[in-house]
Amino acid sequence: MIHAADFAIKLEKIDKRFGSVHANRSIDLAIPKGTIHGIIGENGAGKSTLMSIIYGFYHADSGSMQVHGQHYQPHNSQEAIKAGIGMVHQHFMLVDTFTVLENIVLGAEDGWKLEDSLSAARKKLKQLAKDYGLDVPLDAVVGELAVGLQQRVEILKALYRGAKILILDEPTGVLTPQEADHLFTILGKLREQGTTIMIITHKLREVLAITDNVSVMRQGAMVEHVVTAETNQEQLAELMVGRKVLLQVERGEAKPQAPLIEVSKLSYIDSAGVKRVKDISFNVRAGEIVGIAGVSGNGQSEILSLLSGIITPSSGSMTLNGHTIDAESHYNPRSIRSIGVGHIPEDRHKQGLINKFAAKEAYILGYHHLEQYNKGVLQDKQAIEQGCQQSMEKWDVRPADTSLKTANFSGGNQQKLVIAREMEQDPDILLVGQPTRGVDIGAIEYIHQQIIHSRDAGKAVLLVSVELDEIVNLADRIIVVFDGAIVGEVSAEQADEQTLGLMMANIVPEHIKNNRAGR
Ligand SMILES: Nc1ncnc2c1ncn2[C@@H]1O[C@H](COP(=O)(O)OP(=O)(O)OP(=O)(O)O)[C@@H](O)[C@H]1O
Repeated sequence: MIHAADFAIKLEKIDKRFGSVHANRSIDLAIPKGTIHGIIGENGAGKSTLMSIIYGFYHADSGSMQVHGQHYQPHNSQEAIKAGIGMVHQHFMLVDTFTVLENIVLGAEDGWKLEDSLSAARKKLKQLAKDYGLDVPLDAVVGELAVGLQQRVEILKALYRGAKILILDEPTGVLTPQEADHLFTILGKLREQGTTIMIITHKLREVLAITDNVSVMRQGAMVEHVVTAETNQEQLAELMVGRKVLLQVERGEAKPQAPLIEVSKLSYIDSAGVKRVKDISFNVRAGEIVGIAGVSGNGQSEILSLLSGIITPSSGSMTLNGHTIDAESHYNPRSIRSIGVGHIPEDRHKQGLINKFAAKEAYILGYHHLEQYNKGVLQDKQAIEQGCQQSMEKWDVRPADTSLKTANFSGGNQQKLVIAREMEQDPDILLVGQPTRGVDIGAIEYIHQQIIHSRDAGKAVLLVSVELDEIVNLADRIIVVFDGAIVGEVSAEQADEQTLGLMMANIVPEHIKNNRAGR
């Protein structure tokens, strides 16, 4: 029998409601010390709520918790930290303008002797970095670090404060495959040394690769605990969604027609004078999906921002739906939308939504001026309400409550709201950035089907994703970018992860060299 103290965390009958939403229903969970435990479940299943209760952000309405065999009832996250619990959130809690060292010591310093504590901290952090392979330049300014490194800072910060239990919320959502591998190595080392790790993720492959046990949540309840070695992707998907899920979208052959996007020698120099996009030319025809693959930060985000009107090209031109735009043109996201371009932005928080808006306000963001939402000089509240309600139901945004603040939807449901808004306008061109980031497997299936339907309905779709699987699954042609330039292009048939991986490192295999982007 396992002794109570051998469990890092033990929850009994944890229950939590937010108004009419029953977010956690009598949850039991026991996590053995020194293991990696996956928590999976659909969007809105209640995973983040449960972790927030453990981390002292929320109080459970009822139920009890133990940490390492001791009764545990945190009133805030400081008490959770004192009990040895650390949390790395989906959206990092770092101060961009501070250095790594300052960020880590911030709030954790003892007394007033900051100088002393900085040098002591530096020593301790060097040791932690060595023990766990968590190399981070301590004097670098956080805002200048790649996302993967910022995440390491968060982990270091938790360990520095003595975390023995680490909660990671969607840790690979923003990482490249290489960064994710590095993270898993770090997690493996932490486990070896007795740290217990809880990881919330939608990526079943990762769950199978790194966890010891998995708990599955559905609609607020814990539906199953399984030993990772005894399960597989299909079983986990079915447990989560409550039905069989197609893990690979079915698609027929593309029937491309005339180009709707034509990009010619487009360049972009940012405000610091760095050339982020270098003389790129390509096209996307009606009825096809073109994917842009590349390691994050190689210009793909800027390409989407150029095409959607968020930034202006330094030189070159682009023709969208018959309208030519160059460095001299005056345009903005609204005018781009008005010529039949929909944009699902990569970062729903920075570009897609406004947290304090209700769902129905977020639903018309960027489209509020359209006739369908206005009656004379006033907004047509009824039309907005109805449109939003129908879309929420169609896109299975949960809860389908048009008055709920955007911030109070789970991450995946926020994403579904943005996609619903853009797709419902039926644009001829769809610019799609990271469409399934933080989205559960049932919703991924639906979103992928909708992207294919858009293609089959004659739309031109440009897709940017860090998920190579997603690009390979959906795109008819794939353009690979490196350092702001196009390295080459592969057809869907030629696209395997190895070829793409090489091209993403700027190595073009012989059999690809004759391809040319834009044909
Ligand atoms: N502060 C809040 N006020 C009202 N409702 C909330 C609040 N926080 C969460 N909810 C609701 O509780 C439910 C559970 O949300 P939670 O964020 O825990 O889900 P999740 O499983 O983490 O989802 P995701 O995978 O999409 O992040 C959802 O219906 C959500 O809308």
